[in-house]
This record gives sequence, C-alpha cells and structure tokens, in this order.
Amino acid sequence: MYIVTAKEMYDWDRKSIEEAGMDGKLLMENAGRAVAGQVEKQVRSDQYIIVLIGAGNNGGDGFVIARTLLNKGYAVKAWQLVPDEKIKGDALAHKQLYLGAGYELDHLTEVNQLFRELDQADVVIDAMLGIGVEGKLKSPFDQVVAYVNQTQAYKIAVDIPTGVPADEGVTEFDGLQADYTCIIAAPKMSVFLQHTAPFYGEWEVVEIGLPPLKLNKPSQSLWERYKAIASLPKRNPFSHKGTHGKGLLIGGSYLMPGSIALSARAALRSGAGLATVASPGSAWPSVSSHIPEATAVDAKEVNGMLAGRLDVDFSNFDAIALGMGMGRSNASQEIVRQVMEEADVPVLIDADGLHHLKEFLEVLKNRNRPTILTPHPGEMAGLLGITVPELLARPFERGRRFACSHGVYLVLKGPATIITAPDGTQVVESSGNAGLAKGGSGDVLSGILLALVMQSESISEALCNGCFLHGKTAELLTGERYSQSDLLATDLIEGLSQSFRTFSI
Ligand SMILES: NC(=O)C1=CN([C@@H]2O[C@H](COP(=O)(O)OP(=O)(O)OC[C@H]3O[C@@H](n4cnc5c(N)ncnc54)[C@H](O)[C@@H]3O)[C@@H](O)[C@H]2O)[C@@H](O)CC1
Ligand SMILES: Nc1ncnc2c1ncn2[C@@H]1O[C@H](COP(=O)(O)OP(=O)(O)O)[C@@H](O)[C@H]1O
Ligand SMILES: [K+]
Repeated sequence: MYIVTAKEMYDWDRKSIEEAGMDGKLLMENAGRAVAGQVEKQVRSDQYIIVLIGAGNNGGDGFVIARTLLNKGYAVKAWQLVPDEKIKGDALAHKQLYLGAGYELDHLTEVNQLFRELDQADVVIDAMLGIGVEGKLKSPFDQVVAYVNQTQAYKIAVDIPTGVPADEGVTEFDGLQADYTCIIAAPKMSVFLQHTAPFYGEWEVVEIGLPPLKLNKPSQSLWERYKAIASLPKRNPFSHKGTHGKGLLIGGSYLMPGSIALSARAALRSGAGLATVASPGSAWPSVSSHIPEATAVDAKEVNGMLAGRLDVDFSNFDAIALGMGMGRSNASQEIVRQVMEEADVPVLIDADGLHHLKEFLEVLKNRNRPTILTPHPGEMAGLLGITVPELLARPFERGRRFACSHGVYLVLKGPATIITAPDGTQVVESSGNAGLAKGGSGDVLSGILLALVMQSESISEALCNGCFLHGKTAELLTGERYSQSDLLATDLIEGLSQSFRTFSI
C-alpha cells in the first residue's frame, strides 16, 4: 500500500478524473458511502450522531455520509459550519442531493448553539477539513475543534483529523483528536509521524474507486503482512548450516556484555546458520553463558572495550553486525574503520558503532557491498548534527537525503520505522508497540536483521521483514502472556518462534 503526500493524492484524484474518466461526484459518493459503512460498524442505531461539515471536498464527503446514515435510519444531524457561498463544485452537488432528499441542515450562526448540541452527541463525525488545510485553523474551525476535543463523544475523522497536516514539516497546528479515522484511498504521510500520528486514533483505509494505475508511484509505501508472508526465508530440507549464513557480530564490552549476547541469540533464533562473536575476552564468559551456540574470535581489549584491529578474515562471513554494546572508547573506533574499509560483505552498524562512524562518514561512499545503518532518532540526529525534534519533523526527507547521499540502507527506528534504500525508496514498517520501548530491543532487532540479510536476495525485503518479525513478536507476546510493561528483550527472542510459526509458512 502506498503512502501519499497531499500533492500525490491530488494528482491521483486529478488523473483519475481527467485521464480515466472518473466522475468527481461519483468519487465523493463512493468516499462518503465507504466511510458511512465503517461508521455503521462502530455506532448503534440509538446513538445521536453529529456530522460537522466544512467548505471543501472533505465537507462534501460529510454530506454523503450524513445522507447515507439518515437513509439507513440513524439519528443524524448535519451542521454546515461555513456560509452557503463557500460550498462549491462536487460538495455543492452533494449538498443539493442531501437537501433534495428532504433532510434538514443546521447552519452555524452562533457557536454556543452548536456546542450545546455537541454536548448531547454520542458520536461526532469530523468532515470539516481534509488534506487541503493550510496554516493554523481559522474561525470557526479553531473553536469547534477545541470544543469537540473536550467532549465525551466518540470522534470519527473523515480522511484526516481536521487541522492535522497531511505532509511532514508542519509541527505547529491544532488538530482534532480523533478516536478513529477513516482514511480515503491511501494513508497520508502524517499517519506515520510521531507528532501527528496520535491525532488519528485507530485508522483504516477505504477504497473509493480511484484507479491504482493513475497513481504516480510514490516513493513511500507500507510493509504489509501479505508481503512478509510471501518473502520471509523458507528452510530448504537439504540445507546445511552454511546455507543460512555465517554472521559475525562485533561488540559488547566488559560492562555491557548483554547487548551482543542478545543480538547473537536473536540472529540464531532468526535462522542464521552460524553466529561468531568478536567481543572483549573479559565479556565472553558472560556472552557465551547466554548463547552457547555462538563461537568467538579473539579480540584485543583496553579497559574492557574492544581496541585496535581485529585479526579476522572477513571473507569467511556472509554478513557483519557491528556496534551493539561496544562502548564509546576511542580505542574501539579503529575496528569500525577496519570493517568499513576491508569487509567485502554486507555490514550493519548499530548503537555505539554509529557513534564511531560519525567521525568518518566519507568511508561509506567507498564501500562495494551494502551498508545498513540502524539508528534510533537520537542516533540519527547525531549523525546529521541536528536535534531530535528537527529530525522528527521531517524524518522521511532527512532519511532519504542521508541514505541517497551516503549510499546506505537506513533503518530509522521508531513506532513507525522508516526503511530507506540507497535509491531513496522508502518503506514504513509500523508493527510493534510500547513494550519495545526498553533497553535491548534494538540489539534484538540488529540480530534479526543480520540473520535475514544473510537469508534474503533483497536487502530491503530483509530489513522490512526483520522489523516486521520484531514488531509482530511484541504484539503477539503482549496479547497473551506478557504486558507492554513487563516485556523484556529476552522474551522477544524466545517469542520469535511464535512469529515464525505464524508468518513463515
Ligand atoms: N474527488 C473527490 O471528491 C474526493 C475528495 N476527497 C476529500 O476531499 C478532501 C480534500 O478536499 P479539498 O481539497 O477541498 O480540501 P479540504 O476539504 O481540506 O478543504 C480545503 C478548504 O478549506 C479551507 N481551509 C484551508 N485551510 C484552512 C484553515 N487553516 N482554516 C480554515 N479553513 C481552511 C479553505 O477554504 C480550503 O479551500 C480530502 O481530504 C477528502 O476528504 C476524497 O474523498 C478523494 C476524492
Ligand atoms: N513505542 C514503540 N512502539 C513500537 N516500536 C517501538 C517503540 N519503542 C521502541 N520501539 C522499537 O524498539 C526498538 C528500540 O531500539 P533502540 O532504541 O535501538 O533500543 P536499544 O538500543 O535500547 O536496544 C526499535 O526497533 C524501535 O522501532
Ligand atoms: K476531517
């Protein structure tokens, strides 16, 4: 499923009408009916519904929704919040159909009168403004949104909650806080941004008849369950351990032996054939006690942290993951540089490895094989030399620019993880929950990703599937045995088997 910007959505709409011959009024009818169908699943016939209608096409959808629900016997009042002359085009046509059907329309003259009605409503349908919103909300929308937000009513937004921008980059806005948003045709970028996503509540996408081939292929899409099921690695009955990849994991330190142990265990649980750990000798007893299946290579250390070069032939491995629990000692930086310059296999860099890499990002351009960086927003902001809020205001654009200019795969982690390929293609993987907001989750992800990179033809697919397995495992576990509060990274590793049994079929 594609994720669209407002411009991409408008272009799709225009091309569907101009080139495919779709009729704008028919699309609006389809949109309104599709939303009404979803509303019906959530409301009872004895509940009092208010539909709030604005000036544009979002308001036009509102006339269709109100008419459709009234046709079916629901208790609905439609309120037009703007003067008559503002309603134009397809929206005006649907207003006339609504009135022609004999239904009553309330006009906003005095906000307190509407507020008294809103106090009585069980359900408020927000068809005020859609993706056409510009700047801060003007009167009366600012007052109405503020009032609706503090009512007890169940709030359903049409396409996008009023006031919320569709695109990234706008951080100052007043938005309607929806409980549920029925998104028309394709999710907008703001569904996946941390400062806008909470306004949507639960969301679903409805199809309204826009022909997919008239959508100029956007650069962003959403990773979906069916894609994961089709592309997760399958075990060949005649395989041997070498078939599934020999991974080298470099990291861990005397005071942080756990990270690399989590990564190595997660890699083996995710199907890797062999996992070899390069960690300081002082950390190895602790690492091996958590993952006896892993082997080790000798590594020099200073003060319990990796130091100097590794005496390892990297060509013996199929991929390398680097940085988890490594520590930030200057002495460890040499290893990161060595791997970047000498390892002719895919390399994933996480955590402290990213801290070291920051000092010599120019090496990325010289690599012949894929490099994968897996920063959380703090690490990404550090790589870019900007603040976390600056990054989160435009994560798609910042991530794309970084991945393209450095020629890397970028896994920008978060509730919606944005995976960017070196050509700028972006996929959002949005599974998981706040059970993952705990130290160690990222180390587990690195191990999963390492294993999948070794078992997949496509790096992008491997990264999407790895994030999918990670998030879905958290969802499966917190739906049953665990809660989001008590889930540990180690539980996640043991829970991977449940995800593989569910999705790798
Ligand atoms: N072909 C169609 O008819 C379709 C229409 N769709 C609906 O149409 C919507 C987009 O329609 P529009 O482009 O008319 O956009 P809106 O419905 O968001 O309305 C834009 C209008 O709102 C007013 N406005 C903008 N910013 C404002 C602010 N800050 N404060 C107060 N008023 C403001 C302006 O008068 C502007 O012209 C979508 O979100 C969707 O709901 C979809 O159903 C797709 C198909
Ligand atoms: N609230 C959340 N919802 C969904 N996923 C989350 C949430 N918080 C964290 N995650 C996921 O958990 C992982 C955390 O990684 P990271 O911050 O590197 O953790 P650590 O380094 O402590 O192991 C990422 O994959 C991230 O996407
Ligand atoms: K809306």
